[in-house]
Amino acid sequence: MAVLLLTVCGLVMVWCLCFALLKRNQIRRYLPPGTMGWPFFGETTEFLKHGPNFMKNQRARYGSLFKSHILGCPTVVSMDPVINRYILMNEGKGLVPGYPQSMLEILGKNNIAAVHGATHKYIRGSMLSLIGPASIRLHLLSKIDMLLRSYLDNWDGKTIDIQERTNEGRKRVTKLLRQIMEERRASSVTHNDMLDEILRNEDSNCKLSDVEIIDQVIAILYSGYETVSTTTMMAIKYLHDHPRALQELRDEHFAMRQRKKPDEPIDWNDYKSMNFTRSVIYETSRLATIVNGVLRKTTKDIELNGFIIPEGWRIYVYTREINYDPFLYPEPFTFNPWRWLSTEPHFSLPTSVLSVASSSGYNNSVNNQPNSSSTTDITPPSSLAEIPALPFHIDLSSNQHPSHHPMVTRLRSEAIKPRAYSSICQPIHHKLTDTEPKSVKEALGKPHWHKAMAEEYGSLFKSHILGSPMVVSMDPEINRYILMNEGKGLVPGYPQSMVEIVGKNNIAAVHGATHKYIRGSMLSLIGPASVRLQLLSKIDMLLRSYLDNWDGKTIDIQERTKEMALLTSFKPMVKVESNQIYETFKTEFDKLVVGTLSLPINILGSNYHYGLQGRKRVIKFLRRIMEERRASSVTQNDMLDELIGNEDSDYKLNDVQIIDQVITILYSGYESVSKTTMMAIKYLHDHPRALEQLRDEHFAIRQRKKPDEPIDWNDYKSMSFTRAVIYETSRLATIINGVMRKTTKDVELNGFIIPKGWRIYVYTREINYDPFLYPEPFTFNPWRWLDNKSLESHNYCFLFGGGTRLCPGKELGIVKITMFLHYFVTRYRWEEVGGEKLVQFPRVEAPNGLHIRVSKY
Ligand code: HEM
Repeated sequence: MAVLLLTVCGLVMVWCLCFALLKRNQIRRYLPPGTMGWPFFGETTEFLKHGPNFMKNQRARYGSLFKSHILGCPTVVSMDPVINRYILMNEGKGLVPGYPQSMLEILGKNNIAAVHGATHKYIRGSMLSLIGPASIRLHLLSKIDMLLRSYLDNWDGKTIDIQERTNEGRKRVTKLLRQIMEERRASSVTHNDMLDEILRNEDSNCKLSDVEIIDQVIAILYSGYETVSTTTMMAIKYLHDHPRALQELRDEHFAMRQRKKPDEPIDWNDYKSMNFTRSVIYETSRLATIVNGVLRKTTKDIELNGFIIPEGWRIYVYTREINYDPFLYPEPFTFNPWRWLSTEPHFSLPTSVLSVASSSGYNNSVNNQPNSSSTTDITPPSSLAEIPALPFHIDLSSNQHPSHHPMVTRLRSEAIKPRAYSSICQPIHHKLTDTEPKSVKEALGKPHWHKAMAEEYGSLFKSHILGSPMVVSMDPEINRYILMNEGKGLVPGYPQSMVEIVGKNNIAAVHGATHKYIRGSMLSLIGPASVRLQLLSKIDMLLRSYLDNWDGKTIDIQERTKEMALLTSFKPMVKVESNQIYETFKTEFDKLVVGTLSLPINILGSNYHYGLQGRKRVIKFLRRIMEERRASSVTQNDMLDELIGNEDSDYKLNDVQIIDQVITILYSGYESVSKTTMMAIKYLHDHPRALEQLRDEHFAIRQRKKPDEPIDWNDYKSMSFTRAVIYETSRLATIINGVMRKTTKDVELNGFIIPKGWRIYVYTREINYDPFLYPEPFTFNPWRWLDNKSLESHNYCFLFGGGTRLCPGKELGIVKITMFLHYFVTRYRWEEVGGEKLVQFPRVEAPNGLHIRVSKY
């Protein structure tokens, strides 16, 4: 019996052991690669001894997301900028601060870095009121001025340890805070800030115990202690080593002092005007890497880059290396404060360690002042943006969802990993011509060409397409850099056929000062102010009648949305009485559009020839109308009147420019608006819950109105779900694959030289399917744009282009689609005739039309 029992026990133990090992292996299988080192000690010794080199070695072996065991915890180290950004921006999703136990024990378990969720929000709000920008401006700046003025007295002739001195300076500031607390306790005056709240507010919802109060005060004192003192010390060192920088800094401060009496303190405006000083501080912080990274902890199993990080693991968001990325910071090991003083209005240094460590996500440093040159959001031509005639069609009807196309399925986050990152510290400059060129034939012959090329050569590769040597960039960071740095030898590079047909003065063909001028004129015509004050009501009126009498009909929604897009551009542009004139114009305009997407061979019968003919007739038509207008005293209250009439306008254009401007406006919003509308109808048809919510939104508005009352700006602005549907459609269908640029001089990109005159295809498609930015990226989920309001303006959202060429017609485009949907869904239901082919690449289109049966709702 005993033998039997022992055998059974043995078997159970073996089974348990096997099960545990199996389980462990299963977890391991999903963990990132890496080593865990010795039991208990892990790899702490190597980490502490070799620091950054340990990190680099591990990255070289395992990639930029690897596991380890440091400082007593199983840890995943992320050196990937995109993942780092994701972690910092997604605190709610199972990621909270994860500082070592030792730190929490000493600083207190209630300090701001140890709490999360609602408590963090509360403490942070209160803390901002105490040490945030408003408080600095109103209270702290003058006190700090006074303290440091006396602290720096009588240093003449002394030898000092600057490290000690800078620490002391910081100590004085902390002393100031203690002093304020005492004053508060002794006084009956209330200040309505966190300190008051934590000291005496008995009725507060979050009344803190004395222990908690002490933790908070210590956290405030601790957080800025080493950072401020080390940055100050290193700034003094760098300034000592770089006399030119020191001189410029001195000049800045002396200029200020000259405006002041000897003992007059520095005020907020003085402080805000110290641009060079601020740059010195940023550059010091970057070059010395005062903060190597931040720590997070998982509160549940989370997926990162295809790996599972188990609950309770630490994540070391290691941001140090991005500070030395030559792509973000050319000559990264040089102290160059001037790099932070951009003269480009749309340029600011990208989100990097400084901004990652101090201004991203929810746990950003509370007293980090916003950079004066804030990063512009991103987003401009639409149909101009398509690369014509690449036959990579995706057959939607053959039960292959567009997003399951193999080109799209490669979209794991590796695909969007900035290549710039991988070239850190090894900026090898070699001419692109060193690698094999790819021919047009090759490009056209392979359906998954982009994918294949990116896999073979990385996300920045060269080719030769459409008669021009071309670099294709599929790298989000490089794409962002190109869009944000038009001034630096990067201008639009649309095909010759487009430029010749839309006109040499069209906005996409000009740059520099001319672009600024033409863009100013365009914005005054179609920008948000104009949409609000003039265009919205015109579009409402046009679409209300355009959508009349569709009941019982079978229509081709592709054709109807095209007509809608042109009609809503043409009629507010040129008011003509007769429909006949519009129809004739439309025929010629259609030719023009076809011509822009062709090879520029001007022989009889070619699309290009056809397009040039269309352009000639469109010009003839416009010239005639312009002459009639000039001869008449009647005003038409349309955009053409505005263009030709206003002699005093800031943006007076000559006749050739006016014609190109009109054609550009009609052309740019044509395909983008029509295709987005068509695809929205398609997705809404396939997702009844979304359609229902959209209908509810529009019916709720109609109920507040008389039957024929038009939609006004407030109604439009309240249609948040509709806006979300439009963004989600634009993303999922990828109406714009990318934009084209051209180099006007040799340009360095990511360690490569792109020779002057080359085209760059800024291929932005793949970012639309990035699971980090858009979880379950192949699902039509408009709600994601409501849940995360910052999604419209994240750093890689290029749906409307970016930088100085951000789409000027963005709001107009959204208004048109919104108004179409409004009248369509409130009047009709529809079903697809079915079986029709829909291709998504290189352009979204239904080659045989997309037919739907419409009936009254
Ligand atoms: C859903 C609709 C739209 C989308 C998705 C869209 C998208 C874009 C994109 C991606 C660009 C950047 C091109 C580049 O950087 O080279 C752009 C530029 C531009 N878009 Fe749009 N667009 C839309 C609607 C419109 C409309 C309705 C108009 C005018 C009526 C318009 C006029 C322009 C113009 C003129 C530019 C060039 C701006 C410049 O070069 O400064 N767009 N658009």
